[in-house]
Amino acid sequence: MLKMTYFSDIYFDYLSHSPYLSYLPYLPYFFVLILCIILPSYFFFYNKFFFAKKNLPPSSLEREIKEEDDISSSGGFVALLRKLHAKQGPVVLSKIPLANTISVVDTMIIKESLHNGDRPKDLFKFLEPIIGEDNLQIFDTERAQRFRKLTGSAFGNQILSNKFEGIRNIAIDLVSRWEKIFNTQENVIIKTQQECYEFSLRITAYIISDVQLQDLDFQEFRRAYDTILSNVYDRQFGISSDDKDFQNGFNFYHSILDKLIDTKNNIIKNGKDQENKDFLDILISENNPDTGEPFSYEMIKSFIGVYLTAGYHTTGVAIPFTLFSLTQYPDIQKKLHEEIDQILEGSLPTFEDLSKMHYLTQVIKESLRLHPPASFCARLFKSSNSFKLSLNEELPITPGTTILYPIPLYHENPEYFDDPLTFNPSRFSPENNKKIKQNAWCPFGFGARICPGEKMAMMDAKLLISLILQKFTLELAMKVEDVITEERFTNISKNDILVKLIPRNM
Ligand code: HEM
Repeated sequence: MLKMTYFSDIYFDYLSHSPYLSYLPYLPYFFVLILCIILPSYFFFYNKFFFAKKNLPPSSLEREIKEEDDISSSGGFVALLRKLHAKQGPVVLSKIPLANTISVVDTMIIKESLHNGDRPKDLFKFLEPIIGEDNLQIFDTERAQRFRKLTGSAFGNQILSNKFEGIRNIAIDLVSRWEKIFNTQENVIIKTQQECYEFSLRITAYIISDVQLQDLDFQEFRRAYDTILSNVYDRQFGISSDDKDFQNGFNFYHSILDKLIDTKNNIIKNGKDQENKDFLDILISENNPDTGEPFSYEMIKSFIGVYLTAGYHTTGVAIPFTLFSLTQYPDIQKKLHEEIDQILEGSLPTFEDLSKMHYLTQVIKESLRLHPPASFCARLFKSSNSFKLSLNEELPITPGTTILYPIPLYHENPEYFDDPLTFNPSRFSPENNKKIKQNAWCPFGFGARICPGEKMAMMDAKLLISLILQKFTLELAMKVEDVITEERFTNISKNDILVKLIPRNM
């Protein structure tokens, strides 16, 4: 006690002479500050960073695509990501194409994202001149689901088989045009990409609307559409091309959409059978599930634009790249000839015939693996999250993070596909297919936003390829090193894909 008194005497004596005495009344506030703010914040941040460090490969939080990592010098954004993933592993932080972006190559992240996340609006802003400001691509996932539920039947087996004859006529038209060239030329070399673009545009417009615009020149429509797609794509990177061409293409494109809708309106007014409604039937005759009111004219036009744009170049490049692969592997082409001949026995393919062509399905799937038309899927996460990665790692997500899923890098990953750069359709045979990791093959995306046109695209590709192979053997008519993939709206072949047709009955 004596000792205590002694110390406190000294202490108070010291304070009474100390210049710091005036701070004394604030001492309790200081303790409150430490207890209530500084300590909890410390534990929060400690856990956050400790958690991140523990679960991610070291230094991954500092990884960023640097300014000097020039996309074009790498050969495109996916090529740059390929380089960075090779150096840094499955997780790469990036500021492009959007701030706060993480590119991830891990099937676990796809599993985690199946029903999570929205499309990042800014990624599709460049398409606004074609599909409007409020379009399906950028609907949040809940709204997109409502719309897709309403229109899903328009791309199902029932409609596809009902319309099959019309679809097949478009394919026959194309192949007959090629056959006719033999009347005047011995060597027939086809620019397959250009031709398949037109095929895809015609088929997509037909399936969506069932309207045949008699006076429509599809070559002109394709040229106008390509001009505006190319123009809006380039504008994102500050490259501007001829405004007059753009304006003309733009006016032409919109005039075609107007004609499709007007013609369909008249068909409906004249009492068309409404049993198997196609996409445009549904848009015109059903109510918008968001409002309970009919869709506005602008909204109808926007939906048509989204489906046409999403279906056009994608199917349009998938077919020529498959033909290219067949020219490189004559034994696979021979096996496919055998399957097609055996199923068709010289007749035209029916809808049912196509579903029996299992080897053709494997060939197309393998070509989509090595040459996926779309570069990546993307999801925006609005709230904090933590996603499981492989090897018990965790990926912490802050609000506003965009995750990119670079499709080609999934398809080239040796953990998912043995000898990944070899074209080997039998990896999709029924017995091998089971061994492929779920979501590793993802050319059509995944989950709630998976491509609604997958069935249709596979049918289009099978139909046209079976008709071509029934008649011709294919050879590449350009140097293989000139087949260069270029990232545009889709991954196109920069110099087209020139294929020599050799009639099989010669
Ligand atoms: C080989 C052909 C095709 C490929 C490779 C392809 C690929 C894709 C991919 C990767 C996505 C994004 C999926 C995601 O974010 O998870 C997508 C979305 C979409 N595709 Fe396709 N597609 C093809 C053909 C078609 C066709 C023929 C149509 C329609 C006629 C179509 C309509 C759409 C639409 C409307 C979306 C957006 C769906 C939504 O936002 O919910 N696609 N496609």
